[in-house]
Amino acid sequence: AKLRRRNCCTNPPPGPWQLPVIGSLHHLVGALPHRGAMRDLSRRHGPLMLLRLGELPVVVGSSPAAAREVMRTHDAAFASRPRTATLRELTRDGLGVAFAPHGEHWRQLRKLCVSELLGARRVRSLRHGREAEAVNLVATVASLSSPAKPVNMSALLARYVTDAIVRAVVGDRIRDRDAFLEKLDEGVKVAAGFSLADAFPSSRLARALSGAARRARAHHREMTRLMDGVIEEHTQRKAAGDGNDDEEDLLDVLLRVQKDGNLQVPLDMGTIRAVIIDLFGAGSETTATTLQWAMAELMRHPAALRRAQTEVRRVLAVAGECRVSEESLPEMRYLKLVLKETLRLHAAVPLLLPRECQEETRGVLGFDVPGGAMVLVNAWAIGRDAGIWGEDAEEFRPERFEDGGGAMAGVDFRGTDFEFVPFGAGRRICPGVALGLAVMELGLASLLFHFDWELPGGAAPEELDMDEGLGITARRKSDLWLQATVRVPVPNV
Ligand code: HEM
Repeated sequence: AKLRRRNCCTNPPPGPWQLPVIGSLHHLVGALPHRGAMRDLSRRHGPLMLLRLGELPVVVGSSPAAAREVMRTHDAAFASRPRTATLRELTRDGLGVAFAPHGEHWRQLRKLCVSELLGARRVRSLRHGREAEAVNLVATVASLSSPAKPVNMSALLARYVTDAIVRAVVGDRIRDRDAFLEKLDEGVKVAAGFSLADAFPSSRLARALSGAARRARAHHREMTRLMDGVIEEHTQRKAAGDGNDDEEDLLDVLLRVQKDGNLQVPLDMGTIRAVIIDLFGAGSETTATTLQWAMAELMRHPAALRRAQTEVRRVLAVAGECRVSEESLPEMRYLKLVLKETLRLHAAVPLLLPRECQEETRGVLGFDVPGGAMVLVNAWAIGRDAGIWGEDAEEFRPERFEDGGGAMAGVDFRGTDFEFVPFGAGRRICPGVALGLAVMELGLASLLFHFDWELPGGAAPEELDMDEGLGITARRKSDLWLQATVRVPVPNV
């Protein structure tokens, strides 16, 4: 592997100049990797470019054609995940699903995710838990709001999403929620921190000096302890007959499959723990980030906010409902477009999860990708490309997806249209799309139904800052504080 990493093929993609030791690291320092550096670099070097982070070749695709090459034409060659030192420590060598190397272990767990854990039928069957969490969210907003007191919607939305996902996975809240949230957050940061040991896999000195790999190891230990507590609580609750037994949660499903023993890879407790951590890790931050951006974009665009709110209130008035139930969501067509437009502008995982080229692959947009290269797709840049989306590409305009809304109206994000890939595509496409959308639609509809919204201190919409922070996900740099006024009474919890 070391040799492969160092070898370069005869016709590599173009890329920026490189220093002998640190490679292209200096091009990325101080910039958001997906935005400042990688998009600008790709404008200069082309839709498929080669960077070097220390010893590690990194190939970045930044156009629909490049995305199609990576995730369809050569999907099998790029279907593995990189096994950098940090990721190996963090994920116990890819024991779960999201960072598992391409192979039988991943194939079996992936099948389980798609058919049993995250499919549309299962997501529907978990709706009561989600609805209860949406009621909790609006009740909390109502209890914290007063005429002159804005609420921190970033924090409340993150908590709502975590509670909804945790409830889907283990059937209830978890006792150590705050410690758990903190650890998840830290995990995202550690995974994003590209360490010396990752950049110089052949250097023992770099490995010894790398704090990131050590932090990843400590994080893994702590996460294991927390997860064992969660599984223990779940077992005790079930033994005591508490909770809603009609709704099989995802941990129930995993334990049932373990007992049946008909999976072709051993589903031991270590693997179950790793899958659960993946579901929490992959599901909460992404969904929360998207929902926070949706709310922020609506605040920046009062006409869109009014239209979405009018629609939600009309649909529920016709149905005679006093709170949002999932049955009414299919009628809320504009709300779905708001989320779609948010996913376009704010791909929550801007470079998707990294893939690894297993062996030298020729003819990728006419170039050779070296074996061992990390392969990234800049979904964020593709979503904002004026050449694809038109002159108003950077504007928030959900109407572009409406019938008659223009050339891109029918473009979808479920992996068939390479102009719009916030969930990736191909074998590794996000299996959690249905759950993520259900949590977001329900949460957003509930907030729009019960409250009117303003920026604190009567600030004008254009004053709301829309800066992104640094990390593996594209979250808001600063928290979103909003003023909520109750318009439709909030149900009792
Ligand atoms: C707005 C919400 C979400 C976004 C934007 C998102 C995005 C992504 C992306 C970009 C990938 C990598 C795809 C690739 O490599 O091509 C991914 C993978 C994954 N996502 Fe999501 N995701 C979301 C919600 C969820 C939810 C709710 C879950 C489950 C609870 C989930 C579970 C996973 C898993 C398990 C993987 C790894 C799949 C594999 O490696 O085979 N995601 N997601």
